[in-house]
Amino acid sequence: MPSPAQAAIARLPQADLKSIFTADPDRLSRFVLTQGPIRFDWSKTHLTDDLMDAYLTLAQERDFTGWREALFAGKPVNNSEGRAAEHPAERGEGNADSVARARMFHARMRALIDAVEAEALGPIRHILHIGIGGSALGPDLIVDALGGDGLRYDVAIVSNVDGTAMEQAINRFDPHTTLIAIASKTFTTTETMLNAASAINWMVEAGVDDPYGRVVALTASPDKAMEWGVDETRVLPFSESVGGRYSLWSSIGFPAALALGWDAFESLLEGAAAMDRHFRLSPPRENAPLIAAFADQYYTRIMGCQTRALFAYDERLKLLPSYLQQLEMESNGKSVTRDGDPVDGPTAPITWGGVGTDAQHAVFQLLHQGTVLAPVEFVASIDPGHALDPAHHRALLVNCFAQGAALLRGRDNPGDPARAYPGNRPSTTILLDDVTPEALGALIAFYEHRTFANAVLMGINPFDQFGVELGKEIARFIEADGPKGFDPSTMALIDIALGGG
Ligand SMILES: O=P(O)(O)OC[C@H]1O[C@H](O)[C@H](O)[C@@H](O)[C@@H]1O
Repeated sequence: MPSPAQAAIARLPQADLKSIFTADPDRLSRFVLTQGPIRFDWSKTHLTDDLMDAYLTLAQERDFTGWREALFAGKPVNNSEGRAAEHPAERGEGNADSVARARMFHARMRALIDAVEAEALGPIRHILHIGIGGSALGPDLIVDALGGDGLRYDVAIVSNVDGTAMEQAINRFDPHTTLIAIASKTFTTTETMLNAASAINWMVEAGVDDPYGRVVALTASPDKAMEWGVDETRVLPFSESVGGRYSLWSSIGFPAALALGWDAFESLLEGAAAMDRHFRLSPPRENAPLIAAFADQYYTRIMGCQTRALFAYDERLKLLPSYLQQLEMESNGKSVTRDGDPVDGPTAPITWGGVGTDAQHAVFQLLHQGTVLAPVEFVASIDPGHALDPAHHRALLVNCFAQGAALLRGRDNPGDPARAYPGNRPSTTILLDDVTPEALGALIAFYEHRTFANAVLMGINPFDQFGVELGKEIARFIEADGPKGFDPSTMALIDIALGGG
């Protein structure tokens, strides 16, 4: 049974974007919001005042403000695992005890960074960061987006268990000047432990004295890291209540803090904290993550969109789509509510995307003329971040804005349907002043809170991820006991490629 607000949303007429603008020429005043260094423009979506009112009622029905307060208060919002979700505390926002604890861990991290800079671990030029999922995607995004050519250390982030990934990294590093950072919340992840062992072997084979003396552990399981052989002084803990895909703010961000410098890392945290305060304190009608979630809900649940596309019109943000894939799909790709009941509609769409303008020449055909509707999100920066001819940046931004206009406007072409564009295709534009640590911190925190707001509106828990367990369990079973009792296809694959076991 749809709730009263859900029924009201479903009943509202679906207007065409062009007529929405005609009926409401002043929509920019209500559907554009500037928060610090970021301007969010939802005016080219189908959100109207009526829809906003209905979604605001839905937010009330779902106790959005109660859940939001529970998140910041450090209540166990991750009910299936009985845990809080305290990534805001890493930025200094939320429960006072958790904030104090995060500060203490950050102080420890900073002291180790000072020691590395002072060459207390010997000369270090390269950082080999080993981790996967949330222990890799965040650091990778930050280092790549903010590093430019000014990185103080050469960083490689190795995640895949495929030995080629590790080989490519170590082939360009000198084992005598490399620091290994093992990033794993649990310190049990198969890929990470195997890669870590291979990295140590690489050092041993190169005759490095005391390879373990060059290892740093970034983890919420310090005991396991010590058992593995990392000295306590080089274990950088973080709190169990920080989820893997929300952990870049914790010691998992170590390679970024080391390579970019502590000031930049702190600015990243400050940018995120400003977004935390915006999310926590702004009324729902002016709340950027919540408004974004309204549009997400509308496209997924009312218009039936199964995907959402994100294009970074900025080379510095090229890893943003893969980062968001984990954040959004691992958080909200669920089929049951937080009470274990079947959900009352579709949950997270598939997040996909790429970089503009490249993507225009590859996938935009489908966005303009295909039979599936995918809401598009453009992320761009006013400042170019490079010193080349300004014509480059101008062309980049002109293309970005032209695509949004074309998706909205479309073009009739009577008598030549192949050259007609239906239009009425929605887009959101997120415009940063520049890709600075503050702006990136705010942007990522915006996406975290938007993901949370979506979960609240759907009544699901965004902080667990049991869906990833079954495949891992089967892999462990095959490794331990050999292939037994699987379907014929799986048995044949194992037989052909692995010689039966
Ligand atoms: O940090 P770790 O404990 O090694 O976990 C790494 C990753 O693996 C898991 O499979 C989860 O799906 C991710 O959310 C997590 O970030």
